[in-house]
Amino acid sequence: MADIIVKIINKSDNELPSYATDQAAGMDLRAHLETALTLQPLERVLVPTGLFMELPVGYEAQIRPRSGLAFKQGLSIPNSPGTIDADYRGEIKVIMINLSNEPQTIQPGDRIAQMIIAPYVQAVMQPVEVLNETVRGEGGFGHTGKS
Ligand SMILES: O=c1ccn([C@H]2C[C@H](O)[C@@H](COP(=O)(O)OP(=O)(O)OP(=O)(O)O)O2)c(=O)[nH]1
Ligand SMILES: [Mg+2]
Repeated sequence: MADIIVKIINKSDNELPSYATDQAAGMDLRAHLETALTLQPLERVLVPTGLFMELPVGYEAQIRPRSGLAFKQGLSIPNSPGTIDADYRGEIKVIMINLSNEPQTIQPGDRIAQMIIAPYVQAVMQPVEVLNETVRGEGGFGHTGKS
C-alpha cells in the first residue's frame, strides 16, 4: 500500500494514534482529559483528543465507535461515522453517548474511538427531468423481501 501522509499536531500527553496490528483499518483515538468524565444514561459529551490534522486532498477521516466499549459499557458515537473533512484544521473531537442504564466513566488517555482514513470523491450535480429506468425502480426499504 502506498503511504498516505497525514500531518498531525498532538497537544495531548497521549501517544500518536497508530495501527495496533498489521492489517488494522482503524487507529484508536484517546481521550485528552484532565480528569475522569462520567456520563449519565443517555448523556452526550464532546470529548477532546488534543489532535489536529491536515489530511491529503481527496481523503477524509471517519470516527467510529469501538465495539468493546459499545458492547461492554454501551458507550457509542451518535454521529457515527463522524466525518473529518480534509480542510478541517480544528481539534478532532469525539461525540460520545452512554446508551447503557448506568453511569459510565471515561478516564484520561482511554481509547474512546477509532479513526479510519478513506478516499472520497466530490460529485458534480447535473439537474435532469427524467432518470433512467431500472428493475428496482422506486422500490426500497424492504421491497425485495416481499414474496
Ligand atoms: O465526530 C466528529 C465530526 C466532525 N468533527 C469536525 C471535523 C469536521 O470537518 C467538522 C464538521 O463536521 P460535520 O460536517 O459533521 O458537522 P456539521 O454539523 O455539518 O458542521 P459544519 O457546519 O462545521 O460542517 O467537525 C469532529 O471533530 N468530530
Ligand atoms: Mg458539515
